[in-house]
Amino acid sequence: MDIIYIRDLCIETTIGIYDWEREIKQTVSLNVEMGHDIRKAAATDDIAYTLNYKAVAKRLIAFIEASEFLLVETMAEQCAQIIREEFKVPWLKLQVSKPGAVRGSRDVGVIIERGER
Ligand SMILES: Nc1nc2c(c(=O)[nH]1)N=C([C@H](O)[C@@H](O)CO)CN2
Repeated sequence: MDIIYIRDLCIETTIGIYDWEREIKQTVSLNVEMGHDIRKAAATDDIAYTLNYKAVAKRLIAFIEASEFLLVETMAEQCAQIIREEFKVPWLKLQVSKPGAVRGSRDVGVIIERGER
């Protein structure tokens, strides 16, 4: 299985379990790897035969900007569901990070893998 990826997609949103976090916007960063056979697109040089990473990124930006999740877990699960169902992705690995959320660490978050590789 080939992989099409998006790295460090930074999006401003409301997220977090604490009262102060409900009052502000924070940045989340997404890394996503999506399984796709790229051979037909490569042979034809035609975007119609591949997974358009810009379309995926635009959908995730719109969804996350409008969301107000408490947990990164919920955000990750719902983003994975959107990618799998709307873009027919059979397998994905998704990381959702909150940079600077924990003092002393660069970022914290979750990594999930869904579907069959
Ligand atoms: N497993 C998780 N742990 C924590 C989360 C989370 O979403 N998943 N969130 C927080 C707070 O919102 C934190 O990011 C604020 O600094 C704490 N732990």
